[in-house]
Amino acid sequence: MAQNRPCALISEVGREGLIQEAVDLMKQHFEIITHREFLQNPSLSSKIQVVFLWDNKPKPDSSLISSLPALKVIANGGVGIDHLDVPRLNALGIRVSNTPHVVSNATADMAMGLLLASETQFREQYMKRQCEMGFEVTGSTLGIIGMGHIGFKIAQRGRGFDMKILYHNRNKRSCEDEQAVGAVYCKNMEDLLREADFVVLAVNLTPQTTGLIGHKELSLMKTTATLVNISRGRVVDQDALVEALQKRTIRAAALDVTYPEPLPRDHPLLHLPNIIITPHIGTDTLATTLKMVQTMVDNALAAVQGQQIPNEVKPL
Ligand SMILES: O=CC(=O)O
Repeated sequence: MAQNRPCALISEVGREGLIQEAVDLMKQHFEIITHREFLQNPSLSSKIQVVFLWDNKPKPDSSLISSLPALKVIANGGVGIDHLDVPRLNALGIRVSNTPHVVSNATADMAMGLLLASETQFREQYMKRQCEMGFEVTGSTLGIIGMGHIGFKIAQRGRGFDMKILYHNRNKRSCEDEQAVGAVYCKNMEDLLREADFVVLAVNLTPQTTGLIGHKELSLMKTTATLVNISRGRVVDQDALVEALQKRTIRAAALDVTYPEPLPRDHPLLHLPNIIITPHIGTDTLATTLKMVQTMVDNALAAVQGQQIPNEVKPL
């Protein structure tokens, strides 16, 4: 059995890579080769059929891809695939998969955690008489931009806080979905921006959503509103955000994502009192990590067996 297992490349095990439990799951079906082992022994290249991509590592640049002639699939850990050029990979005969749905609960928890933490920060600063009082989350208005699986989970959580829920999305959700969370569709994003106390970004990064929130959008937000981003840093124009936070045209921001990641130490965002930044940890719970890895394994197995991949990413 062992010698028949297909080979898969990972970055590293441990602090800079995958946790051991994740690698153990992979090893049930694949012979695992770390990037370091691969660099030390390039003859392994003809055996590798899968790259398990975690935190965009091992970086699938053209030098890596061209050195893997047997590569069938890049199984990405995570739902966002903005770091991959899917059409180019497909043209080389390499398929791409991701892990949607399994990341949604942890990411939605993170959004609510950031939202609440940003208000906690105000209360703490108020105790030191350094800023105004906290803003009550319960009963406030939550504006969700991007009502996919994660956005919907955020709405469910907002409902638990008796929030009025507005959403903006390419497509209106079904009436049943809207009723389930009491969400109201804003076809026009500007209406949401004007009304929401908390604006949460849950869109994929695409050419259409790059810079979606810039000077104009921030200027439409209430001066008491907070921006929460758990999607991708590039959805927000960071220079515009710095200005809005410095001039207090919005109250605060709470970001799990920035560009670059991490931000350089002297980046102005890191030195503002009205911001919380976490280092892209939305999915970093043990349960979600293991579900993601199992999904990566299922996708990769289907690819090496020439079957339909459960979560194949198709070019837009
Ligand atoms: O960033 C996390 C993901 O893409 O799932």
